[in-house]
Parts: sequence; C-alpha cells; structure tokens
Amino acid sequence: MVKLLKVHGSENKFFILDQTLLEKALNDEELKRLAINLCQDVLDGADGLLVIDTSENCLGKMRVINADGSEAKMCGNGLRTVSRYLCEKYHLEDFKVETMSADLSVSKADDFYENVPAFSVEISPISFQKDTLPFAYKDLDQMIDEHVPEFLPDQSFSAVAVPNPHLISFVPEVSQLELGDLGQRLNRKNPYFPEGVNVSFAQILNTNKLFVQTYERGVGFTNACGTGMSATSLMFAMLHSDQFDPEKDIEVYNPGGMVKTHITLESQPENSQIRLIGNATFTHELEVPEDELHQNKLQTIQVTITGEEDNYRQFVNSINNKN
Ligand SMILES: N[C@@H](CCC[C@H](N)C(=O)O)C(=O)O
Repeated sequence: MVKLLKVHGSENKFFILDQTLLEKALNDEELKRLAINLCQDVLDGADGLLVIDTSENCLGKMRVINADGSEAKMCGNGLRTVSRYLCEKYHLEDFKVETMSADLSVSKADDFYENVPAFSVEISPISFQKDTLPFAYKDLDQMIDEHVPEFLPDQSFSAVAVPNPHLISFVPEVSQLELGDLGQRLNRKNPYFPEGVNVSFAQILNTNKLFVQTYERGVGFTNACGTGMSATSLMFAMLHSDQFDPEKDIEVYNPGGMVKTHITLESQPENSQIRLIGNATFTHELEVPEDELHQNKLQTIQVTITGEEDNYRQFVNSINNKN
C-alpha cells in the first residue's frame, strides 16, 4: 500500500504523491492520467497533483501537475505543503526544494493560528520579458501597467513570470464574471499568451493589505494561487509604493483564507526577493495499492481524515471576524 496525502494551502487543494516510496516510479503519462482522475473524482477533487522525487542537491524535488494534466513550473501554495511533508519526513526545518526552474529555500514558520502549521517559501526566478512568459502584444518587450483594451477596456495589466506566467490587474472591486471570461479567453488558443496564463484581479484594501482572486491556467477558478499572490504582491510594491510598507509583511486575503508575502524590492525588479508564508494543512491520508496507481484504477482507497481542517476553519473564522 502507498500513502498519499490530500493537502491545501489557503484551500488551494492538492494530492501529494511521494514517488520515492514506490517500488517503481510512475512515468509521465501515468502521472498525467492519475492527476486528472484524482483531481476530478477523488474526495471532491483538487486543483493539482504534487509529485515528490529525489534530488541531487536538495532535500527533495517537487513537480506540479495541474488538474487538466498539464505540468507547471512551480506552485507556491503546494510548495508549502511539500515543505511540511519533507520537514516531517527528514526532521529538518530549513532546507531547499528542487523545482523545474530553481532550487528554492523553504523554512518552517510560526503556526498561523493554533494548530495551523505554516511554512515560508522562496518564490523565484522573476522575469518580465516577453520571451520568458511568453506573451505577444504589439511591440511590447514587457507589459507593466499597460492599457490593453483587447483584454478589458477600463483596466491596466502587468505580466510577470515567477516563474509561472501571471497577468495581474488592480481593480476597485473584483468581478468574477470578467475574471472568468478573461481567464478562459487567455487559456484557449489566443494571440497574446501562447502557453496560457494565470489571471489575477487584485483589490487594495489598505496599506499592505490586498484581496486577490485567480483564474488558473490548467485548472480554472481556485480558492487561492500562491505564485499569483506573490506576483501580485510584487506588482503592488512596484506600482503602489504609497501603500506599500517594505518593512512589513503584506497580508493577502483570498477566497480560501489569507497568506502573507514579504517583498524586498530591488532597483532591478527582477532581482527582488519574494517570500510566501502561509498554512500547510493535511486534510486526508489515503492508502492505495501501488498497481492501482500505475493502472489509474483507484478501487480500494482507504481514507483517514486528519482533523486538521477544523483548526483551519477556526483560523478562517478568526480572520473573518477581524475584518
Ligand atoms: N496554484 C499554484 C499554481 C499552479 C500552477 C498554475 N496553474 C500554472 O499552470 O502556472 C500556486 O499556488 O502557485
């Protein structure tokens, strides 16, 4: 029997599969099929599958398979949960995790709330270049606070890779209808973002206080997107310096709860540092025979509820009562 976990960071939900526990690792096609199946049908589904592999230079390697089977370079909310998993497995609190584009430093943080474990993770590398994202719009090499009427007539947009591609717009109030429509348009064949893009609308609530909602590439609406909230915090620091206090963390509220980010802005914004801090909650433990994973026939799953979700709900109630 192989143990899988169901986890979340700000209710951005994932399954974790530690491939190092298997007799034979799943190949890419098997992982893709398993991700689609788990995310659609198991325990009310999820937004992706996080795969842990061995790494030469780091404590472990994380791969991110979206709900539609596509692979992403990074996952901020997911990395916190993988960090907790590796921390508990190897009894270390400060280490690096290999991801597709970079080895990222992660560390255990103070609990977010009573019995709500939290981790702090590095979000990197940052790029604004059209070839990295990639995007194409007129003769722009970078899209920073640009008016793009083809997207929406009354908003301005910034594109940044961290390294997942993100399109960000600050709005007085988030319209789910407009966010969903734009997210769908830019994630099917389109002339602007050939590889799709995660689209976030952000509301500035106060100094260092944001609300961010994201339509994710390969998933759709999620409760929260870690790299999206990190990219939005960076754009907030760059574009709204009058409401940004660099000495303090930024509180980023989202439909699934709240995370904190810390932005150290450099004169070359691509050299800036981003930390994402938030919950790493394990909601379920699953036991599945290994051959059922390979065959993607999940017939004999045994599920144990951890009880951690009750603590997380108390945290969410506490922030709702405060606001
Ligand atoms: N939810 C994630 C991002 C997952 C990848 C994204 N959908 C993409 O395709 O770029 C996060 O928390 O960062």
